[in-house]
Formats: sequence, structure tokens, C-alpha cells
Amino acid sequence: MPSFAAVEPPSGDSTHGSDHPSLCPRDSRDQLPSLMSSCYPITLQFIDVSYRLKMENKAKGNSIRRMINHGLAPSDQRSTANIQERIILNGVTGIVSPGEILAILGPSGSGKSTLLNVLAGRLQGHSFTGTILANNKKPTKHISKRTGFVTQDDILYPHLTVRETLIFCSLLRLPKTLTKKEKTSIAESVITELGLTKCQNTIIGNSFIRGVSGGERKRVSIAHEMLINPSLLILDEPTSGLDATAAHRLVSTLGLLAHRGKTIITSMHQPSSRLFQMFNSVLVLSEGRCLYFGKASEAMGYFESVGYSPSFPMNPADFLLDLANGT
Ligand SMILES: Nc1ncnc2c1ncn2[C@@H]1O[C@H](COP(=O)(O)OP(=O)(O)OP(=O)(O)O)[C@@H](O)[C@H]1O
Repeated sequence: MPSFAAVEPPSGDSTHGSDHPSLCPRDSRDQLPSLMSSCYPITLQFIDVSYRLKMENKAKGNSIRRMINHGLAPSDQRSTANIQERIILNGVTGIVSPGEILAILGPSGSGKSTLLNVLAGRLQGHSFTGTILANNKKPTKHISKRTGFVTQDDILYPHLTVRETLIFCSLLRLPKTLTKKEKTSIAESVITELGLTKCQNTIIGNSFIRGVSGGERKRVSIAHEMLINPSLLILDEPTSGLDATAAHRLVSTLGLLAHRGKTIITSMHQPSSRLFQMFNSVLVLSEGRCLYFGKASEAMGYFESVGYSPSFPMNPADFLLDLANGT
């Protein structure tokens, strides 16, 4: 099986003649034990991260009613509208190292996706404050090329098969220095590593065309990112819509990737207790504020020490979500 992994000197801030993060000298590539090995570990630290949005306050009536009452065009109303600032994230701090899974938990609307987008460098501008460090330095282009982001909604072509999807993607995303045959081999390796062999000839499908299962589709989205062999993998609710067994299988795959030196950050809506004990650390968000950041195994002990403990044995994730909801 061909291997495809990054070989970089420890400083790692230059591309060393390669415009691709995962490109390494051919001979050393062949010696690597696995496609999923990470040769450039990334420790991601985020300190006092806040994100604010300026929003139009439309509480006093909808645009159409105001337009009728005042005879204003929608564009004129913008200047008369009441602009309010909304804090989406408020002073969130944490760290995640290679080999670890950090789970971001919180109720709907608590800011999980926003935090993931900020950490992946997908939200820029003046509304974001705080510090993000990758290996104690400001993230460079080199780091962003080594970051894979799996969005909440799978963006895949419904008519292509799993195999076609990943080969097509590898032909587009992998560097020109690799031959077509090599790129195809890399796609085939990812298919094997992510357990997609059985469904590789099934079409992706969507809500109108029957295709692969929800869990398999999520795996294809992860495989899509794995083609570039990222060191940091960020996933937005990868288990949403999956049954307990499929969710467990998916998080086990993430555990395997972490075990091979990757840094994993994932948001989760309602993980089972079985999933919860697979996380190294958790960050609980409540209305954009961090309620807890630390080892998953120590979360219940911490809340007990400050006077909050469940009255009967329950899934720690459910208990943390109750707390985040103020219940
Ligand atoms: N660009 C935006 N414009 C308006 N509101 C926004 C924007 N981005 C985020 N928000 C608001 O910020 C809050 C946090 O959103 P975010 O998507 O991060 O939450 P979440 O915890 O990921 O929710 P879910 O679990 O439902 O996906 C929500 O109330 C959302 O409506």
C-alpha cells in the first residue's frame, strides 16, 4: 500500500520547495508505516477567544411592515435600524495536543461551530479577538495547509460513487508532482483506512437518491480531508444523525487517527457515555462562555467539588449539557 505523509524539519514553517503540506521525498514516503501517520505534530492553543457580531435589531417589527409605515426602501432602513452587538464567544481558552481528542460540548446555539471556525482560521476580521497559537507560534499558511475541516453538512456530489468521489478529489487536491497512478493509489489507501471498501462502488446519494448510509457519508467527508494527510483535524458534529453504533464506530476511527499523532477537535451534540469516555479533554460551552475545560475523566469530579452532582448515576455528557442549559 502506498504511503503518503509529511516529512518536515522540526521548524516546519517553510515549504522547502514543495507547495503541498503532505509532500515528502519519494524514498522516505515509501518507508512510512501508514498513510495516516502524522510527521508534523501540531499543538493548538487558544487563549481568551471572543467573537462579536454586529446585528440589526428587528424586534420592533418586520422589514415589510416598517417599509409600509415609513415608505422607505429596504436599503434606507438599514441606517435607521438599531444595530446591536452580540457576543457569540466570550473569553474561551483551551489547548489540544497531538494524540488527543478535544470534544466541544454545548447546547444548540452555544457557539460550538463558531469556535471551530475560529480555530480553523475560517473566521477573520475585527469581530474576533484573542490569541491562537500552533506550536507556540501564530498559525502560518503552512499550518492551515495541514488543517482538515469536516463541515456539519456533507458537501459531496450525490451521483458519484465513494471511489469516484475520492479519486476525483485526490486528482484535484494532491500536488502536480505526483502521477495520476500515485494519486489513485492514495485515494484507494484512504478508502481502506476509513473502512469504506464495502461501499466504494455505491453512489453517495442524497435525500432524493438512495446512496450510502449516513455514517458512510460522514466517513467519506473525513476521507476527503484525510487525502491531504492533515496534522490537525477539525470536525463539526460528525455524529449528528448517526445511531449509537455508527457514532461509536466513527469516534473509534477518530481515536485511531489521534493515536497516530493527529490532533483532533470535534464538536458533539449529545454524545453517549461510551463516546464521552473516548475523549481526552472536553470544553463545555454555554451561551459562548466556557463552563469547563479539562480532562473528560475529571469533569464530574470538578462539578461535584463545586456543589453540582447528579442525584442518580447518569451519562456525564447529559449532565454537562443540563448544566450548560442552566437546568
Ligand atoms: N453570521 C452570523 N449571523 C448571525 N448569527 C450568527 C452568525 N454566526 C453565528 N450566529 C449565532 O451565534 C450563535 C452560535 O452559533 P453556532 O452555529 O456557533 O452554534 P452551535 O453551538 O454550533 O449550534 P448548533 O449545535 O445548533 O449547530 C447562534 O445563536 C447563531 O444564530
